[in-house]
Amino acid sequence: ATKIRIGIVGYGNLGRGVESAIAQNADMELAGVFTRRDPAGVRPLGPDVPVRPLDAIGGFRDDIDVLILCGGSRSDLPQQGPALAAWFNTVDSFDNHARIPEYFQAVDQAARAGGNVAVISVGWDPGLFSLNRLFGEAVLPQGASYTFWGKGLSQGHSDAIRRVPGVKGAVQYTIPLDEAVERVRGGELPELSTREKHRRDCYVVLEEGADAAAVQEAIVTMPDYFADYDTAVNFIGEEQLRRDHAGMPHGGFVIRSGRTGEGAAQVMEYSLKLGSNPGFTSSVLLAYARAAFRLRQQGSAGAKTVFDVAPGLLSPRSAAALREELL
Ligand SMILES: NC(=O)C1=CN([C@@H]2O[C@H](COP(=O)(O)OP(=O)(O)OC[C@H]3O[C@@H](n4cnc5c(N)ncnc54)[C@H](OP(=O)(O)O)[C@@H]3O)[C@@H](O)[C@H]2O)C=CC1
Ligand SMILES: N[C@@H](C[C@H]1CC(C(=O)O)=NO1)C(=O)O
Repeated sequence: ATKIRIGIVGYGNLGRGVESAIAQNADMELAGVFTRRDPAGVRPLGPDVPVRPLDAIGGFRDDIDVLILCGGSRSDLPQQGPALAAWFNTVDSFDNHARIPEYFQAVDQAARAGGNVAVISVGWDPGLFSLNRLFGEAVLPQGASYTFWGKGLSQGHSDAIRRVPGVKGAVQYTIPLDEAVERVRGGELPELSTREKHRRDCYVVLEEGADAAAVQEAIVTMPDYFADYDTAVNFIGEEQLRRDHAGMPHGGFVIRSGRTGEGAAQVMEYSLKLGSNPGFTSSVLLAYARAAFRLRQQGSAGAKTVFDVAPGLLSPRSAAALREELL
């Protein structure tokens, strides 16, 4: 059987993760990497991986079955998502939750016009955690749902800080607040504000001559990302960032606590413990690339979210094999 030909757009943490993840999927192959930087300066992990300018991607429409968009959600995907869905089947990890409805509309319009499938907001949150929030409220209509992340490195928040003028490098750790977790685990079903569930710790390397106070203010007031949280900004050196903050572990859990009709207390929980946030997210992206390819083969078009994709399409097994081997 011919393999699904994958293109990577944007070669950062996710881009590298997708390249590594392809080797774990026998039904896929890497067609190439596309970057806005000078291709000569971008070094893929494997040998003989073509790296090309993103501007040239229009010439590769017959060579790629699904593009994985690995750009940042804060300022890359809002432009790249619709532009590329017009030409290719795409999968992305767009995670600015407040902006998902408008992003869906923009990508859907482009994908329909191009006759492509574009699965947006794939990963773990949004993504697998979204699915588990849905299962929770569908199965336990009387109850409450909670999502906790970390302690770990949020790639979306780290990317958002790196886009602030004057920032040379940055990472952001998300820390769940113990009291909130204890109250939820204790079955109290508390009403918790955003600020009562997590706090955020940022480690920032400034460009030469940048104004630290202005950078700090731009971070802590940033809508959608930091404005609703207690956020600490720590300025450090480039060497310290490289030495102490290279790992990208993360994780968290979704919990639904409620009562079924006869009154019994029920708790559903889904948790992740991730040694590498990008490594895991990339694997989710590839499973949805398999589904996007199959949806296109079935004649589907337009934008989808994880709520629209039948789980069986994610598996390398056939539908019959799933019934015989996994159900
Ligand atoms: N839904 C989910 O669960 C998750 C979503 N995400 C999303 O993934 C997005 C991407 O994360 P991540 O891969 O960590 O972001 P990076 O900052 O590593 O990369 C973002 C883009 O920046 C460019 N870039 C990468 N390295 C460099 C460099 N050294 N110098 C200049 N430009 C560079 C690349 O584009 P180019 O090659 O064109 O220059 C790349 O696509 C996040 O913004 C987040 O929104 C992440 C994790 C989970
Ligand atoms: N999208 C997140 C994945 C999870 C992590 C997270 C957070 O720490 O705020 N929110 O969602 C990421 O970019 O890592």
